[in-house]
Amino acid sequence: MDKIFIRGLTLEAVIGVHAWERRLKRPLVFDLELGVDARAAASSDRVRDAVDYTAVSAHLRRLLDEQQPALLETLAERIARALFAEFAIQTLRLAIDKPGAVEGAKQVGVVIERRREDYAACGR
Ligand SMILES: Nc1nc2c(c(=O)[nH]1)N=C([C@H](O)[C@@H](O)CO)CN2
Repeated sequence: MDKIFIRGLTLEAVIGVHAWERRLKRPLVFDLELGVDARAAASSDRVRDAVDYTAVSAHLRRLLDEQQPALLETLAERIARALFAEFAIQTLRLAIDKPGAVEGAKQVGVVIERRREDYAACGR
């Protein structure tokens, strides 16, 4: 499967299980790997035939403005559902890193992997 990737995308979000965390935005770092069929875009050389990584990034930014979940797992699942509904992707691997969440840890976060079949009602 062909892949489109976005790595190290840092976006601000309100997230966390504690009240003090929810008083301000903090950075989250996103890595995405999107399974696509890149042949139509390769053949036409038009971005409208591609899964546009600029559009995916903008979609993610908008979602974060609308969502304020407690858990990274909740955020990851909502992002997955939104991306399958909006873009012609077949698979998704999404990692969200929450810098500074655990003292002494280099990185902490979640990774989810989904296939389109997991969301049968999403179409496309
Ligand atoms: N599996 C998870 N564990 C924890 C999360 C989370 O989102 N998923 N969040 C927190 C707190 O918000 C933490 O980041 C700050 O205390 C703790 N554990």
